[in-house]
Amino acid sequence: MIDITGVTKTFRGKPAVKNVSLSLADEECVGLIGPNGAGKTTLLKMLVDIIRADTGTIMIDGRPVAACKNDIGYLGQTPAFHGWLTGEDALIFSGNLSGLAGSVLQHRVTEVLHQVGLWDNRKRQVSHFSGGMKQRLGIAQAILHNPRFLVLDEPLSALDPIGRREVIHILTELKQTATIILSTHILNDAHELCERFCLMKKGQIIRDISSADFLERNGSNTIFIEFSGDVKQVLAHLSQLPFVVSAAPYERGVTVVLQEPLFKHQLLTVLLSEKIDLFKFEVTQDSLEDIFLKEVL
Ligand SMILES: Nc1ncnc2c1ncn2[C@@H]1O[C@H](COP(=O)(O)OP(=O)(O)OP(=O)(O)O)[C@@H](O)[C@H]1O
Repeated sequence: MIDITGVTKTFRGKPAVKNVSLSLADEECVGLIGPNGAGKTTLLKMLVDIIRADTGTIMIDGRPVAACKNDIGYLGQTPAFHGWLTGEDALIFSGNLSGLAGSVLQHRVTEVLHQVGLWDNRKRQVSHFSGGMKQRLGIAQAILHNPRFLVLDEPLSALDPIGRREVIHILTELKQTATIILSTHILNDAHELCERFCLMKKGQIIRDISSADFLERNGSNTIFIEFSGDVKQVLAHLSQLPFVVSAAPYERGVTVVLQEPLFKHQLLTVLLSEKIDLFKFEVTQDSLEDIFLKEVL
């Protein structure tokens, strides 16, 4: 378990991360979401002990993060490789730097090259790799020492749709066995992978919520229903319900505005218990990007 408590970091008098507290349970996959400059990279760098917090603590299973570096794999925002090395040699090089050697290292290199789908390209120079391949090599580097925690800074940015899909596939496999925190400013990316979102704005976490709850609470409170039967009678009934703000005919059905999006469950229960012959129950949902903009602006 990772525990971040009251962490603050200031650069030249300007706070980048302000009193952030956050806990990650084992095998959780958390998306740290926020616009440029929100403090995501700074928080992640403190989490992997590349930079030190001014105040606050970061503990892994009760031990300071500085003492647990072997438990963490990190993919920075712009992973850098020596372009003249082959993919395989780049991994051997970084494995050596992290203390792996000999047959253990060779075995792990073979394993991770297969895991990230670069085995067939292992003898190619990194300078000839595509952006997606480099990102996969970055992930291979991050998981080489078999860490329990993965800290990934914008792992999906700057990838074309194919590269993005490949990386999502790899991360989906990795999250079965590792705890992952990844940053992104693209909510759709986080939505594909993470069960939990932490929204960052101006150095603070302004929302910490499960992805299901986040979508639910930000869902629309307008429902469109179509049914066979007497529209007037149904309208009269709906208007009486305490959680319904309004109900009005619209095209071939009825538009119902609820007090809260969550009341859609009650609405459906009422419609079914009244044996109304429904053939459409449609929630008009904001896009994830709309929700994100509403939250962070
Ligand atoms: N080494 C540094 N020196 C000075 N200021 C810094 C440094 N690193 C980050 N900052 C500042 O801290 C703030 C947070 O930056 P950070 O990179 O953590 O944000 P971010 O959410 O990761 O943004 P992005 O998505 O653009 O990477 C910004 O105002 C940034 O300019």
